[in-house]
Amino acid sequence: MSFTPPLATLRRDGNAVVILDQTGLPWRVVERRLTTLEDVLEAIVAMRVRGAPLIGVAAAHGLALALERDASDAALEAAIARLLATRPTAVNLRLALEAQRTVLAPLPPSERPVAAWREAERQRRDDAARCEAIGRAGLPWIETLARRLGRPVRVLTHCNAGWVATCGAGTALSPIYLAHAAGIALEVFVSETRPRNQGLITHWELTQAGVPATLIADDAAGLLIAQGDIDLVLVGADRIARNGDVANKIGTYLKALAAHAHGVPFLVAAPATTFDPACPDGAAIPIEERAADEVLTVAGLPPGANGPVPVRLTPLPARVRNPAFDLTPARWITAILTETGAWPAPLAAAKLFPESDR
Ligand SMILES: CSC[C@H]1O[C@H](OP(=O)(O)O)[C@H](O)[C@@H]1O
Repeated sequence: MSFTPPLATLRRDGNAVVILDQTGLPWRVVERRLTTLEDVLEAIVAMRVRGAPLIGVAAAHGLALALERDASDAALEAAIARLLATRPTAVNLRLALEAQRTVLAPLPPSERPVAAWREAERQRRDDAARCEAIGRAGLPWIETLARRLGRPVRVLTHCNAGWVATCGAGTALSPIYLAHAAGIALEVFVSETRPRNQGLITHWELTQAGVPATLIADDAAGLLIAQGDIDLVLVGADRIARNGDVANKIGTYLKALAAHAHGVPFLVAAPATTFDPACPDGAAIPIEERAADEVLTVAGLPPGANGPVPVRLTPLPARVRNPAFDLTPARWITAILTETGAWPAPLAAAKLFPESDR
């Protein structure tokens, strides 16, 4: 039993990288060809590629593009620094670039471009394998609930942690796809995830795969949890600290709080590349602040338009805060699903990094 994503989120085409441009979703399925480091930087900052694992793999490919032009030591470090600065919270980006540096730095510049492409491809395949294993780690949780409840399992998810956000089946959605393939009846509640509305991508993914999905406004999640309409909350992560605290899309914290208050299991799904043993706890995780425009506008498809356009929500000048992530304490997390299994949050980092200093 497995799930094959219907499209590639990122692929190499000669000396270019072709991405599924997520800014068109869920209205338009459009690919974009990236041929320079600048193209990749723009794609990550503008969230044409997004999702913690995919950002890392995109950065690894961006480095290969950069080295095609200049593979000197200085250019290697400059490109890594520029890619690292694109998005601060998802640690996958740093790990992907550090893995590239480990491979590339000992090589003479002439050998670096080929090696960089090879390492980028290794990371792409590796992410797909990790997603599949996360699905297998999460499936028993859904199977058990289905058996116990004897009716469709109602899962709440937030943001987009599906195939669109990775190079494989996704993280949080991977167990859902496997459960659906196994014939387990599910209903997935998807919060829209303002300001960027990544929930719309999740709703699109699930609907395309034939998984029953119900879109809700972000603030509806508390009521559904409180009145017993949710059996399981399942979300992704952008960085997980050594103690199991989780940084994920803004809005995750409130869902975890409600789940904790009402005894609903709260699972986080993430590969080892999302763990940061250098962060002792959530307070050490940098939280990305994004542009005010994301709050002041909403993207939609007016009749006759070629693609989504931003519509301004208020004519008034407005002070805005736009933190893109929040921190969920380990004590509210029932388990973290990783490629090595399901672990209590405080133990997860220890299981993945037994050698690290803690
Ligand atoms: C599969 S990880 C998905 C993760 O990435 C999202 O962040 P963003 O849309 O800002 O890249 C979000 O926090 C998801 O859980």
